Amino acid sequence: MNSSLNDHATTSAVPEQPAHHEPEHERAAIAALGHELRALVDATVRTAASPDTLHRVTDGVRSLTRQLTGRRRARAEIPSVDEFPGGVRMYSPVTGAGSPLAPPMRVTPADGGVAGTCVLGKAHEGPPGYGHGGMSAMLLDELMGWACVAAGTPAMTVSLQLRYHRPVPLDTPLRAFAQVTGVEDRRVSVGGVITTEEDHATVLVAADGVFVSPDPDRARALFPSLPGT
Ligand SMILES: CCCCCCCC/C=C\CCCCCCCC(=O)SCCNC(=O)CCNC(=O)[C@H](O)C(C)(C)COP(=O)(O)OP(=O)(O)OC[C@H]1O[C@@H](n2cnc3c(N)ncnc32)[C@H](O)[C@@H]1OP(=O)(O)O
Repeated sequence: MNSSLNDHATTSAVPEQPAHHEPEHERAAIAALGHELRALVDATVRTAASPDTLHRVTDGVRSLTRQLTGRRRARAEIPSVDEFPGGVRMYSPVTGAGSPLAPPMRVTPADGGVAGTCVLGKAHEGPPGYGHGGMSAMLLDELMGWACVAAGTPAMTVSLQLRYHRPVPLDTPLRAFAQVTGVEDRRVSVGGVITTEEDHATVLVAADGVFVSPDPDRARALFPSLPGT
């Protein structure tokens, strides 16, 4: 991406086209915007720019936002670029390449479970220099959900217990790991940890969770746009 905020700010609103693009083409565009928005968020929370500069950037951002017009997705609508449950979620606040909030975490199969890698930045800060405890919970909740999917039992969190052993450093490659430890009917027990990439032996945060696969009637009611429900 070589376009700057100012380039965009002077572009007039583009008429909305019906979305009939190839998913990969759409995902690439969504990810490119997500990447730039994350850079904007990071710059915003790190800058020491003057109030004048902040006002000027505010005007530019407002004019950019106005360009994202046209049809808005409804509350429970699943984006056409997503694969739910158990696939890509472009706007997930944890893994979504299109999300300005996501680190984003990259999930891969690993050692009987799933591993997630990411770097938390200033926008995810709790204590100065360290990750917000809620961010750690969010990373683990998501990854433990992926562990359920990987085990063939997509499920929702009904209980999540966290233990914060050490602060999670910002600007440092992190590794999370989650695995299913037991399945009893629709109830799935899952464990998860966060460490740094450098030192897998020192657990920073550990979690135990109970996840439940909704019964088919409940799944239909919760996710009306899910194919097959
Ligand atoms: C087509 C399937 C689709 C599946 C969905 C897949 C999603 C994952 C997709 C993509 C993965 C990507 C990763 C994302 C991960 C993110 C995770 C989250 O953040 S999830 C959001 C936060 N969690 C909620 O909002 C749940 C709120 N809770 C509910 O809506 C209901 O509790 C629900 C639907 C989960 C279950 O409701 P019921 O009516 O189907 O089941 P009941 O009868 O209540 O419970 C079933 C059994 O579980 C036990 N149970 C319930 N809560 C429990 C608890 N806290 N601890 C222990 N057991 C519990 C019950 O006692 C019952 O056991 P007994 O059959 O009686 O033996």
